Amino acid sequence: MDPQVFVIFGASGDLAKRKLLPAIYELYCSNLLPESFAVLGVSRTDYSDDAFRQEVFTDNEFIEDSKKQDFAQKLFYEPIDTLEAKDYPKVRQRLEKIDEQMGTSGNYVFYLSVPPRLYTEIPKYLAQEDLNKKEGSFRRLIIEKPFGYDMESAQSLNKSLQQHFDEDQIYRIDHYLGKETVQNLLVTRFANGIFEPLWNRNYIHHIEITSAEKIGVGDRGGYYDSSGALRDMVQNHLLQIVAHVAMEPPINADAGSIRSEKLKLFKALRPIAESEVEQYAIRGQYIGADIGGKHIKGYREEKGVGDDSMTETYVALKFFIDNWRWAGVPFYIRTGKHLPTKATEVVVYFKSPPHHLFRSNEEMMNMNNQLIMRIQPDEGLLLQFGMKVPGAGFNVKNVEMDFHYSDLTDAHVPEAYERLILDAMKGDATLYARGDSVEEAWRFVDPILNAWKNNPDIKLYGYPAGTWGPDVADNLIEGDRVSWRNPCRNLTDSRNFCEL
Ligand SMILES: NC(=O)C1=CN([C@@H]2O[C@H](COP(=O)(O)OP(=O)(O)OC[C@H]3O[C@@H](n4cnc5c(N)ncnc54)[C@H](OP(=O)(O)O)[C@@H]3O)[C@@H](O)[C@H]2O)C=CC1
Ligand SMILES: O=C1O[C@H](COP(=O)(O)O)[C@@H](O)[C@H](O)[C@H]1O
Repeated sequence: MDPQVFVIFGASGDLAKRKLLPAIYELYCSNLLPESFAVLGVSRTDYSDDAFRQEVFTDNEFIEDSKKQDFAQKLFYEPIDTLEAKDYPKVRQRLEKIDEQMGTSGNYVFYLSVPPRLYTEIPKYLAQEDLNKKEGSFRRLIIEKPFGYDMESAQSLNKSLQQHFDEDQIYRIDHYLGKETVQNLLVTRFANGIFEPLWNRNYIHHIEITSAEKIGVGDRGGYYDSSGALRDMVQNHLLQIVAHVAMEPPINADAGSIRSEKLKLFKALRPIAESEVEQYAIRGQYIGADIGGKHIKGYREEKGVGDDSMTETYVALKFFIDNWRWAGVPFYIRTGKHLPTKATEVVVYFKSPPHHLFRSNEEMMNMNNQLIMRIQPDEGLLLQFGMKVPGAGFNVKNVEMDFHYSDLTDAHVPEAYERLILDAMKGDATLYARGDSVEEAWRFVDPILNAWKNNPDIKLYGYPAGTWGPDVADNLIEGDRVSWRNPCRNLTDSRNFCEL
């Protein structure tokens, strides 16, 4: 890999400390960083290089003593106010010095881990110092989420960034794309002869995607209250999962081919008209509850949240994809905070056989084959199908074949941020969102946001913390005997996994 400096704007912040610096350290321990490499932290807090190094090490148990000193020598810090153009020459001069000292050749990756209002400012000031482009060196810009607040703001952010950086220099983070199991959705579909032939409207009844979180908003209430579950999780992470599950096979596994197929898929999402939002979208907000002798605060009691907040902490949607493959197949997605467990999974429900031979068995008649792709935790694949119960007659029972990713390897499975940072350092944008796709995802989400904003009669359902969200979300799912899968239970194992 080419020598380079990884510049973190917002190096004193939460994300840098909890995710970015630990990820870079892991890459260092795995010998994946180039020999000539440095990190330059930039934010207002007045650290010296040494104080920054101390800060990185003190809070983070991840630092192993043996490697710590070597790694620390690669960390530098420059305090500036990123809103002040006059501070940027300091960044340029510091980078030139690091190049001399560390041999980093003028190659820079800028990571914006700062409040979103700075996303347009920092690139502009970097360009004023000619830090955006240089003949013979590379300059890249990584942008954290949220990428825009709606379609219009996303378009204007794209336009602003593209004034100073070319699209192929811009890396829009969606950390779900860095998850091994999200990438594995593509491998499951396109590396196996058995799944892809069935992967269409002829054999699939419906698809369900759940991303449940056990935690509430914690101390991020200030940010979350102006966002809500639809912007925070659906517009980005869940729609990316939908794209992996539903897109057409790309002609190649390269960035351009995969990202173009995703764009086509996003374009095919049938928008939910504002007038239909009540029918196709359920929003909820957690209310206080006692769980296991402990009181869990309601959302409106969280720090930074107004006591009349209408922000949704839960959302469930039903929608369709208007293309040849998926015509008529309902997709259901849901996400929420303070649900019974943390689990992200995709459930593919196959159609029943056309004729029921074994009518005597109620259980089997009511069951579709299901393929459950567990994104997290306990990453893996679970297939449910019917088998004959030994003995007289044809009694059929549903059984499961269960693959756990942990059985595949003892090797270190990289954290999402490790993978994404490494890819940006190598110049591989495959696992980053492209500007046009982000705008298309907003196009799908905008009418729902508008309906909620413009129509106060659309209900915001309260749900007690620790439950599966508003009961009415069950009514979204079509069909008599079908409901959301409970990720806490498997068919052949009566344990409640949420209680473990
Ligand atoms: N934390 C998380 O888990 C996640 C965060 N994100 C995104 O990452 C970004 C950073 O989030 P997070 O780390 O939580 O936020 P924090 O508030 O913890 O950190 C913000 C950082 O920006 C710096 N900053 C703020 N204003 C200025 C300024 N005018 N000049 C220079 N530096 C400034 C702060 O440093 P200082 O005060 O020293 O200037 C601090 O280092 C946000 O866009 C967020 O949406 C995305 C996903 C998850
Ligand atoms: O981006 C975000 O994601 C996290 C959930 O991420 P996960 O990897 O733990 O599934 C979510 O808690 C947060 O609100 C959101 O901003």
